[in-house]
This record gives sequence, structure tokens and C-alpha cells, in this order.
Amino acid sequence: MKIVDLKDIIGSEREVEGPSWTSRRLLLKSDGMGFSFHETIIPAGAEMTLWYKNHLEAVYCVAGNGSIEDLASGQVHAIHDGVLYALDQHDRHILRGGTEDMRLICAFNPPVTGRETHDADGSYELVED
Ligand SMILES: CC(=O)NCC[C@H](N)C(=O)O
Repeated sequence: MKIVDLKDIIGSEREVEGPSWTSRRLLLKSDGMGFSFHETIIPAGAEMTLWYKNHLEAVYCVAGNGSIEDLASGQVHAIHDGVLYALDQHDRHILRGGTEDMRLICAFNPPVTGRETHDADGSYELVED
């Protein structure tokens, strides 16, 4: 069994600052669970275009508000505490922070290794292979 305390992740190499998000990786590929598990903070008013071309992602909002725009359809969906979005088609999307910072709990399949880079378009590229 593993126990991970968020306070041990904050300020460690498992806390990653993105262009306009902060992500704390509680589980990475090396933890052997078959998925990675993150908490991501999206500041109020932030806007970012993201595309995880190599990963599926499920995201569950536990605080704050914002929206996600599906760039394939143009549909915009409100996000608030209790809403999950699943990027099951490697969906290109725009994430927008609302009036209160969003706290998102995310799972990635395949698991993020922690060595990926984020391309300008927000997609992951595995650095190795
Ligand atoms: C909600 C969301 O897309 N989280 C981003 C995770 C971040 N790209 C990471 O690398 O941990």
C-alpha cells in the first residue's frame, strides 16, 4: 500500500508549473499503478489550449469553477465541483478558469512518467523513445 501526502509533493520535483496551471503528481508511472494521478490547480481567469495526443485523461473537479471547450465541436461545458470530463478521444480542448480557482483531480492512461515535455500546443511528447 502507498500513502501520499499532498504536502510532501508540494515543492518537490513532482510539482510542475505549466504555462497557466500547477500540477502535483501524487502517482507517476514509477509508482506502478498503471495510471498517474494528479491534482491540478487552474487559476481563476486562466485560459489554455491542451491536447494529450498520447494519453487518455479523466478529470474530476472538486472545487472552484470554469469551463472546457471541445475544439472538435465548439461545445463549451461548465465545470464545477462534482463534474468529471473524460478526454476519451484525445480531445483538443480549451480549459478556462472561472471566478474561483479550479481544483481538478486527474488520472492519465498511460501513466505520465514525469519526464515528458509539453509541446507549445499542450500535448505531451515522451522525452525518451
Ligand atoms: C487538468 C489537466 O489537464 N491537468 C494537467 C496535468 C499536467 N499537464 C501534468 O503534466 O501533470
